[in-house]
Amino acid sequence: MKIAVPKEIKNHEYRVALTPTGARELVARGHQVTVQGGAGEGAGFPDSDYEAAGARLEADVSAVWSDAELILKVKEPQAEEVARLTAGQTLFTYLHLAAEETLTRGLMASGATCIAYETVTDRQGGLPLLAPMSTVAGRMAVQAGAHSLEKAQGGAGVLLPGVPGVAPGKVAVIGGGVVGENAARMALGLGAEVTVLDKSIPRLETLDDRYQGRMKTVFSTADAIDEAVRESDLIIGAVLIPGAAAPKLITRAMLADMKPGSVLVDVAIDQGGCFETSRATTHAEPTYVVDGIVHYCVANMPGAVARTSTQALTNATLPFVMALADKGWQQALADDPHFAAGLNVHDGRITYAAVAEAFGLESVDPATLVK
Ligand SMILES: NC(=O)C1=CN([C@@H]2O[C@H](COP(=O)(O)OP(=O)(O)OC[C@H]3O[C@@H](n4cnc5c(N)ncnc54)[C@H](O)[C@@H]3O)[C@@H](O)[C@H]2O)C=CC1
Ligand SMILES: CC(=O)C(=O)O
Ligand SMILES: [Mg+2]
Repeated sequence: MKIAVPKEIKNHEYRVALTPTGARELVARGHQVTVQGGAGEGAGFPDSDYEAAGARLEADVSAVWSDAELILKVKEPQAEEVARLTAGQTLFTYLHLAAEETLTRGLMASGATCIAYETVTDRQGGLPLLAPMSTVAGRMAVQAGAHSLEKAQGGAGVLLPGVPGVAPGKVAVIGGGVVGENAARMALGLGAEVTVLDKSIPRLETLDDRYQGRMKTVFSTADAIDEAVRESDLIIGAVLIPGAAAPKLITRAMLADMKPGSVLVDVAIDQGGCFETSRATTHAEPTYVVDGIVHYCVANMPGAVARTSTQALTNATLPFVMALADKGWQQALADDPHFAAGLNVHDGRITYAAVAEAFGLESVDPATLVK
């Protein structure tokens, strides 16, 4: 199969969808791998490493896209990339469609087959291609929040660990999944006072058991969120309803109840954000202030630690990439219903119910397409 790896073009996105190690595996199985020149540089993988792995280097971005059967990316396609996508091609990447109607309609119009990393499932009920980046983003969320609490960033001037004689800062994490657990774990490590809110009792039980009471676990209700809003120095938004737009859990009116200079880090921004006042920002300008509250809403947080993130992401995606390359999308998805859950758009139709619901469109059951 002809596989292409374009250079990512989202603001400050330095990850790449395939490492030289992955290229070598695919070439050994008889596939043709074309990598756009410089695609791996930001993650520390020079062109020469891809060449040594047997990949072809291509400087011309149009040629990279036009000749491919399977396109591997990291971030959702940007407008100029959507314009390059054609019917018959398969795109495998993060999509986060429920947050972006223009992108959804663009992918439908392309006629291509679009498989999203973030909705592929596993036997344990997890999201194996989202989890590695959620681990990274959860850990980064506390670094970003701690920095944003500094006065020069518009924050209240609170040091999360406190110092002897001064109490630590309070961190609330809404959503105790992969992002939430990793954020809570980092905040605990810094010495902050940590509360995790989740709607899933089994998840709260797991956290309680793992951390032996060192973090508070609270069932997520409107009252519990009100309390977190009043008490916290830093709130991290980490909820997810897979494939769907994030619920708005903190409204603009509620910001008035927060301490001035408190910080909201909305990791769920890639699914539209879980705070009413969130809007996607970039690593170039990651924060803004609304009603005295600092907001950090970067939609590609792991892009900033591209070396670690690329290795973690591609470790998880490579087996799926090999299945797509060896069998074609239809057989690969037919053989694995968890992989089929990744199909979001095919031949002009939406194949993921939560995405269709977000825009009042019809969806098609992927099972009817892959048999
Ligand atoms: N901004 C970025 O760069 C990145 C963003 N993300 C995003 O972070 C979000 C979280 O991802 P994961 O932790 O992997 O998901 P997950 O599925 O592991 O965890 C989500 C948790 O939210 C809980 N939840 C759902 N509704 C809730 C509510 N109303 N109140 C409290 N908890 C609620 C669920 O029970 C679940 O435990 C996703 O939107 C994901 O796409 C992930 C990686 C990078
Ligand atoms: C999951 C996601 O949005 C990211 O890794 O950028
Ligand atoms: Mg996005």
